[in-house]
Amino acid sequence: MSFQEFQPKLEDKQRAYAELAEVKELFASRGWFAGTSGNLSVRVGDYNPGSFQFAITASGKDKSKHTPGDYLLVDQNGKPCESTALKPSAETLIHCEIYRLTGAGAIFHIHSIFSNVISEWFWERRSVPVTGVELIKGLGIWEEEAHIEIPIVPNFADIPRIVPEITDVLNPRLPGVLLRKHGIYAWGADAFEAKRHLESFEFLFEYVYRWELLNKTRS
Ligand SMILES: CSC[C@@H](O)[C@@H](O)C(=O)COP(=O)(O)O
Ligand SMILES: [Zn+2]
Repeated sequence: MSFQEFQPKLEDKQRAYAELAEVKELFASRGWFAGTSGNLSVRVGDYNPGSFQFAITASGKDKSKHTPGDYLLVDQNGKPCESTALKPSAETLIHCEIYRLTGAGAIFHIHSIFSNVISEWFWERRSVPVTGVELIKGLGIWEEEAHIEIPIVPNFADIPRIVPEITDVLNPRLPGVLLRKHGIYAWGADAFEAKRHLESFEFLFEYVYRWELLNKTRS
């Protein structure tokens, strides 16, 4: 199919780029994009499991800076929808799979210390357990004393190998997955919700980290 058949409305693309720029600047100010790590995407236009498009950060950019080449539009297979010299994020296939499985509107990925440490601490369990912490509600789970298990998948240098690991563990009730000693992927119906989910996960990782540490001081 030609690029022409994939073109979304210009205003939809511009809105997506503006949303990405806003989130990118905020997350960068929190130190969540160390060493060019992390990637962000926002879906553009309607969702159909076999055909959708999203705006995603270009690979290897300094995400604390704004440049004219920060984003590009790709299709459901991660291929650019327009002629460009930009390369989509190296982890674009992970975004493709999460969109395909969830129909999400936005996906945010960061590398934080807490997500890295906690993913290794609970690696043998393959999930991070959290019970009754108020900010579980930030993930859209409102039951009393809710218990969640945040899945952890192995990290491989070969990104296509990570994709089926995510397919296997993705829980439609829980909008996130940890990559072992790598970082967190969180998603939502739109950029607002994906940001709320990512921030809630980060809070929970820090909570669990500190709680585990504090517990060790009990005699
Ligand atoms: C430079 S370390 C981070 C990368 O290996 C990767 O994990 C990452 O999150 C960013 O890759 P990118 O291709 O810029 O989207
Ligand atoms: Zn990454």
